[in-house]
Amino acid sequence: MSSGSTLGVGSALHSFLVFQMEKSNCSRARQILDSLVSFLRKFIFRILSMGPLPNHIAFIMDGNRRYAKKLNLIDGAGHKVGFLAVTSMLKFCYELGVRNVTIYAFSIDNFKRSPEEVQSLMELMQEKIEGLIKDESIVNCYGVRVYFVGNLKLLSEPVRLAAERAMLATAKNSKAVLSICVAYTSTNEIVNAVEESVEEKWNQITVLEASGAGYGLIKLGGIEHHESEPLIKLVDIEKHMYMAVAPDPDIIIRTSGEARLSNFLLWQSAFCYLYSPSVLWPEIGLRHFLWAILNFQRHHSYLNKKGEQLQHLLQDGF
Ligand SMILES: CC(C)=CCC/C(C)=C/CC/C(C)=C/COP(=O)(O)OP(=O)(O)O
Repeated sequence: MSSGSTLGVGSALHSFLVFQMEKSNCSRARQILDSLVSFLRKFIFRILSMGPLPNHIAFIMDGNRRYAKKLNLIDGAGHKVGFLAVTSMLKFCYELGVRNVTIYAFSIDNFKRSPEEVQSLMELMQEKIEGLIKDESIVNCYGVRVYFVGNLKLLSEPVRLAAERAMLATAKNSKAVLSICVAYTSTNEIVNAVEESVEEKWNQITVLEASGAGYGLIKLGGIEHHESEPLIKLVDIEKHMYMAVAPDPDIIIRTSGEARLSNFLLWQSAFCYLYSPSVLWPEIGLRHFLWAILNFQRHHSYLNKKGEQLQHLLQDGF
């Protein structure tokens, strides 16, 4: 049976059962519907896993406020529904076997929004982060280690402390990794990594022979080093990236039809497949997720070849 006809049979059964549920308000029908949907999803994932699977998917959750406006909801409601979409996407990723997921939850630029909106987003963030620590949370169910990624000093103390508690509480989970980018922009990440790399090198330097213009001959970590050799290599900067906790993403999904990265994972996305469905973030569903995976599989050999070329450059010491 093709996955198209599976979906067709699935949606007919879905409509039938929803009709039955509305008629008899029967919770048994809901249970059957949920099990059926879950069975079909797992069946489709089985088929997909015969092809190459992404190791890392990143999400830009665009369109939460527009969703609230579209449905005449109160301010902030779009972000709350948006969190439900986060949970579904995480579930799909982990069921399919994607080991790394990253979400862009709050950029440094988002601090420029009205104080009321920033406050309400921070409260939502704190509530959801505290939820992650609970035993029955999605991250504990799937054995996911959580990292908060970004300039965490910019967060209010209660949110920062909640983030630190969640990182500690999930530190022993080892099946997958969830990176939550907060107070994050790529440019800030790169500047910070360069600064830390320079500081690290600086602390290891002993000058042996000063030359007129440059630094001449130095000892770096006990090894002689001449100024003609680069002092800071790509690998040094990579080591200090906030996102060093995960491999580079294979797919970035940005909702609301925008095909821009908006200062998200710029360093890490050189050979990444970008998928931008036109739906708003709270509307994202299984079909968009499946389409992203299928397109990734279609482009896989080209992206893989390019990624391998970059790895060779890194190994050659650039
Ligand atoms: C702990 C955790 C993972 C929490 C996540 C909560 C969540 C859904 C945050 C979304 C934040 C955000 C600024 C989304 C962009 O939509 P937008 O507000 O820019 O909407 P617009 O594009 O319609 O203006």
